[in-house]
Amino acid sequence: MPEPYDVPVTSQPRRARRTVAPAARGQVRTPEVSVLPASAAWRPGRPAGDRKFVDVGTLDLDGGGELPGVRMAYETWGTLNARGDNAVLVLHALTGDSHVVGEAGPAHPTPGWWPAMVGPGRPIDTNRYFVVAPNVLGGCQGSTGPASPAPDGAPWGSRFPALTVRDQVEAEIRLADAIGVTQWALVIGASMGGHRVLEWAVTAPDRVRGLAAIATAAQTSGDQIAWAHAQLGAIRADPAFRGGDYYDAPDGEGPTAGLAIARQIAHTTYRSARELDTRFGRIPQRAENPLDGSGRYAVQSYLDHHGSKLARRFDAGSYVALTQSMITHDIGRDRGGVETALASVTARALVIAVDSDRLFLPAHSARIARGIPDADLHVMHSDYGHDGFLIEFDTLGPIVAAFLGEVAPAVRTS
Ligand SMILES: CC(=O)SCCNC(=O)CCNC(=O)[C@H](O)C(C)(C)COP(=O)(O)OP(=O)(O)OC[C@H]1O[C@@H](n2cnc3c(N)ncnc32)[C@H](O)[C@@H]1OP(=O)(O)O
Ligand SMILES: N[C@@H](CCO)C(=O)O
Repeated sequence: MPEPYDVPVTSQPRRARRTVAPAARGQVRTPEVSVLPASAAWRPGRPAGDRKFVDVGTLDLDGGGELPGVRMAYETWGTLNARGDNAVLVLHALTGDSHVVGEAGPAHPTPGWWPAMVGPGRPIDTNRYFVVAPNVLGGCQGSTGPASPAPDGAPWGSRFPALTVRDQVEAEIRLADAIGVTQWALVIGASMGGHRVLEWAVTAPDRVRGLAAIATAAQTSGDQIAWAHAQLGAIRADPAFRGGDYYDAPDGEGPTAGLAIARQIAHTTYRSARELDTRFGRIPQRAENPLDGSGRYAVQSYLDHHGSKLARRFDAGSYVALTQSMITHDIGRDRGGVETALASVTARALVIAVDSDRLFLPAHSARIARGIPDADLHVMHSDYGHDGFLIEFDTLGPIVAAFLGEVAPAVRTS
């Protein structure tokens, strides 16, 4: 249980806590519509930009059936050395993509999501390491997903098969084969990315020297499935979802309303109750009057903003496919249970929890760390909940850098 705390009646200033700060962070903004016009939604066919692509063939799926013509999009930084022992695999969370660092642009709806973690001189130092970041299978930023063309040339839509984390990792293994990485010095990821980190370490132990599993779990809990269920319901209840077959809708309309609501539900779980209470409290959004029913509180406006922002950049079909893969995640399925599967991991393991995470609980991380032989567990302090892994770079960076120095101490780039 979280510690009890006093709920203030006014909003309080937030402490500065990150090295890369958007200009308007933390400010209460003017009202905006909660749901964007459909035409603003993400559409397939964005320019490729600095992404690379590799075709990995047909996957025999974990849940039955197959997925033909699988394409994986990825980005790389740094150089693979002659010994091939300096490769780091970075695996993104639910709405991330291959764009770990770098500006937004025609090929990238958002700037990099881990800017202070990866780059020259950064904790994952691209002067020393060859960093690879794929877009997850089922995603919407270049890898095969529901918006991709099926063999008949039409979007997969509702025909897109159910994927599991194991399918996603199988596609990533084939990507590694294609680019010549036989063993990763480190496989690192948080949240849904952490699911794949663990799956890599169990499926392909000889290919993972070190792993860092951040704010994640070995199997998805009932509580997590419940939150995900409501998000799936919000998307499916949007008439514009059309059962998943909206890509060629004559009016060009997509389920942006449902996706925005799904994000609002999710985003609430990504932040701590303490933060929402101390940061927003009961403050009305600027010039709005919640009392007469016409206006919102600032926290409502904040959620509206995050909902509409995601609906502008992400595909609802991918959101459904990836959420489904998350709710079936269980590292122990058909392997004798979670503890047996974790005990089979041979990689050096770093497990990091966020103390205020109410979705991926520190107890979930503790279970991973107990199960993997000789794993290190860090419980990172943050006021911001699950999203702490996207914010607390000053804490996270040194932990990851030290661990990387341990598992890959003397890498050379030539
Ligand atoms: C691996 C991956 O997970 S990749 C995916 C990561 N990226 C995302 O999830 C994108 C969504 N963004 C976020 O979740 C967060 O912004 C984070 C985690 C990236 C960073 O968190 P923080 O720095 O604490 O940002 P915060 O949650 O305060 O959001 C700031 C935004 O809310 C807006 N905002 C703040 N208060 C209000 C309000 N009262 N009304 C409307 N908007 C508001 C800010 O203007 C700002 O807008 P902008 O992002 O469009 O510039
Ligand atoms: N903000 C993160 C949280 C999920 O881990 C995302 O959207 O991917």
